[in-house]
Amino acid sequence: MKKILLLGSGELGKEFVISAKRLGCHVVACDSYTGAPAMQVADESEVFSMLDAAKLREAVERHQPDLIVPEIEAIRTEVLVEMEKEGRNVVPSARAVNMTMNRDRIRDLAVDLGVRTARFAYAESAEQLMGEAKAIGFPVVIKPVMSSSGKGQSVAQTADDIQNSWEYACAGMRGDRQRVIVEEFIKFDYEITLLTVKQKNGPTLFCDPIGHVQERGDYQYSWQPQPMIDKFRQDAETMAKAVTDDLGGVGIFGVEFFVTKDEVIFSELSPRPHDTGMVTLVSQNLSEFDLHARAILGLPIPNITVTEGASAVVLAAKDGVSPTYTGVEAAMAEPDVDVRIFGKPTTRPYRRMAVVLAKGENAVERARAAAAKIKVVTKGI
Ligand SMILES: Nc1ncnc2c1ncn2[C@@H]1O[C@H](COP(=O)(O)OP(=O)(O)OP(=O)(O)O)[C@@H](O)[C@H]1O
Ligand SMILES: NCC(=O)N[C@@H]1O[C@H](COP(=O)([O-])[O-])[C@@H](O)[C@H]1O
Ligand SMILES: [Mg+2]
Repeated sequence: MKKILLLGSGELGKEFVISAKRLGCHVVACDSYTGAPAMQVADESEVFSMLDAAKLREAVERHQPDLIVPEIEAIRTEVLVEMEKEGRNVVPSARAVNMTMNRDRIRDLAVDLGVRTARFAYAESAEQLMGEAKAIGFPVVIKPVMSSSGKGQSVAQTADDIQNSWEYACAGMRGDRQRVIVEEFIKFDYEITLLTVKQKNGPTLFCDPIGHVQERGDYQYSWQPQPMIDKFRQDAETMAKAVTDDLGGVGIFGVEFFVTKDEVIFSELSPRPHDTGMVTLVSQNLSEFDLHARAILGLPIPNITVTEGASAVVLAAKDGVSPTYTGVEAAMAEPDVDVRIFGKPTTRPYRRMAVVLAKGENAVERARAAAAKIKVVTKGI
């Protein structure tokens, strides 16, 4: 039986724990707050800040896990790099986790590998941001180099927006580096996540592309498969293979691309299951969580099959505690619709609290319609 230390215990971790437990693993779920989703299904849990190097090291040394599995980006990844050198097994690799935590590192790597990206620059002050944005040309997208799920992200339409964008990015960034990436705004036809599985004993596998729609930099609904012309799909796979091979290790990666009418543009990637990939809970024979578990345990993945499916998020509206949910019965009364409530103990505006899954024809419309019936109710704080 393998012991897994899961660093981050949100909704993605919860599904991963279920997959790992089905394969007989013992899981210790960690996060910075009690009652996190993955803790509810794990064998043990630990509450501490994973940005605290000493606490992170102490937890690893006390539990002696066979595998360290990061589930979020906000981890003191230097500790994981050191621990890998000391012989510990970090999933997919300490380098992958360390590089993807910082947008600038992964972007520089993509450029080194000759992967097509949006035009971009970095800035460390509002003045510098203004200069770079003007050089790229408005509108531009601005994101802290350390953030996820759209935190601190904004679009500056004109020079008048730059000061606000800078302040918003500084307020939304984590870590101590006041640095942003400013990117050309890509007018894509659609965007995809290409789930890419690196195996210990076998070739890199690609799931069918997942299409998704984002608001405020955060995903709202996703579907699989997203049809793509062969050339574009091939281009995406080639880029995903180049980047994931360089990062190394085994496990699933969520590689994000923008697709315009002319080309496929690499955006970023997660070295772990991806939020838009929750659709695979209904659309694939093996979900992204099952695939991650199999890959990191060195188990075979003989085939991945897909049927039409979609996911749609349920968000909280305001700050609150002990949420309850209305409309779940109505949502579940729809055929081939399922609801996953994450069990987060508190709410905040736009916090993702549940996801609705639908399979079959018109899955997107049906998932969204069912999700719209569910409301998060709290007393407020
Ligand atoms: N250069 C761009 N042009 C157009 N849209 C963009 C650009 N960069 C980001 N976006 C939009 O914002 C979304 C979120 O951006 P990105 O994935 O870089 O942020 P994130 O905070 O890392 O999100 P997550 O952690 O959820 O993956 C993208 O999926 C896309 O819809
Ligand atoms: N785009 C990354 C992503 O979706 N991560 C997922 O959200 C959780 C944090 O949610 P919270 O902010 O509501 O605690 C993370 O733990 C992970 O499961
Ligand atoms: Mg993203």
